[in-house]
Amino acid sequence: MATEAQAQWVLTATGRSPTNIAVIKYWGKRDEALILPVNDSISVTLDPDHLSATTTVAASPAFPSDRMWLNGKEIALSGGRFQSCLREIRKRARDVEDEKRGIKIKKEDWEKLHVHIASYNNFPTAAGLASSAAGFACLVFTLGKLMNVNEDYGELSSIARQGSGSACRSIYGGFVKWCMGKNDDGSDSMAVQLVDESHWDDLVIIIAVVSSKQKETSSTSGMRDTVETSPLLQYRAQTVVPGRILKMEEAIKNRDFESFARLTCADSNQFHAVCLDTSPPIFYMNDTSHRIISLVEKWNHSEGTPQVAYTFDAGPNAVLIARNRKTAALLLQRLLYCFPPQQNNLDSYMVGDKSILSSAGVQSLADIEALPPPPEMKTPTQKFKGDVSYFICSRPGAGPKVLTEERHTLIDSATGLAKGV
Ligand SMILES: Nc1ncnc2c1ncn2[C@@H]1O[C@H](COP(=O)(O)OP(=O)(O)OP(=O)(O)O)[C@@H](O)[C@H]1O
Ligand SMILES: C[C@@](O)(CCOP(=O)(O)OP(=O)(O)O)CC(=O)O
Repeated sequence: MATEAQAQWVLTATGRSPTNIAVIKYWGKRDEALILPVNDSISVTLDPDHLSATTTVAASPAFPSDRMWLNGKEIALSGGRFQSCLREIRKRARDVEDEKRGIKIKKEDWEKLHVHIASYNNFPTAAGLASSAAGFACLVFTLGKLMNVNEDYGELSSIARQGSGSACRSIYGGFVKWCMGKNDDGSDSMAVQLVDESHWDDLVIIIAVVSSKQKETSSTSGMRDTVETSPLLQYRAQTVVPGRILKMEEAIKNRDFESFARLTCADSNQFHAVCLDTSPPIFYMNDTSHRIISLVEKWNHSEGTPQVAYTFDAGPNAVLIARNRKTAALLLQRLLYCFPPQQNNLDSYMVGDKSILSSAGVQSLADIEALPPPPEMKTPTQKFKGDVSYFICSRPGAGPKVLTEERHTLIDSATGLAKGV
């Protein structure tokens, strides 16, 4: 442990973790406390440049308690999920030595050292864009680095799972499967990487942010109600999902977009069907979500083979996966035709990979006005100005990584407090 002379040191680590979007959904727990699911799920990790959490964790003998700041505001760490992650990571902490600064922390010291945590999401929090997935994966990954925990990613994913189920999949890049496991203690419920982000890198992901307000029913309480009341969930978990998981793994391995898209859309629709089968029913999608489904379905049908897959989590935002950039550009033309921006600023209407706009031949608001109606839409197509808040263009991305540059550090190493608060 630190000597008197060293008592004021603050040791920090900073990491960045991506979010992920499920193509075979997790919905329903068989154990609420350990966060054990009723079925396997599969997701694609999104490029962290566009959607990620950045977290700095700090330890110091000068800290009297554990504290956390999220997006600049202090939040309570007393919740069971944060406590589970902290407890499980501390159990696995090992000796740490920083010779230059004369810091020596023994394995057993970690139980007594308090931590400060500061995290920032580069996208809206609690808006159905899986901030909890990026956030808990980042917390566990970064604490693991600070405390020199063995780099067993399976084990890290099973700790992140105890923060938020979907977080276990954000420990890896590319396509990831969360194996539900069988053990009552959850020891075999963890994520595995199916393929890394380079395996299928021509996919382009466009997210239509339909509403960035906080949603009415959280995933946690929504899925609890579904487990208690939906007869359809049993059928989904036991009969439908196991077959879909095998087919989805095959589709991903073979980069078979047609199967991938059919499975992705069907599974999103079934997830929303079990929400509707819940008592009282849960509605996550809204009219705009339904219009986007219809736009994609019509286009896919007219092409004879799927060009785009859609999937919706516990909110109205559409996640659209296009088979390649050319298809993504054609998709964007359709989306911009139907959902022109309310604001006079094209730049803020497309975030992430903005270059998709020029691929779609759109440089200005006048270009959006001039877009022809999609040919597959036979009846005069209505426009829904302002129904989409903005779009994010992304792609499959890499897993968590350590950030070493000082500018990324969110905790002031002199005060031990979150910067800028
Ligand atoms: N960067 C972060 N670090 C740690 N925890 C976070 C972070 N971001 C979000 N969280 C936790 O996740 C909670 C939000 O999760 P919630 O499930 O409500 O929304 P979401 O994950 O954005 O949406 P969804 O899971 O439906 O896609 C926050 O209240 C906070 O507890
Ligand atoms: C619809 C989903 O996004 C549900 C995610 O649920 P959470 O992981 O947010 O729920 P908790 O485990 O209770 O924290 C589907 C998915 O990501 O697989």
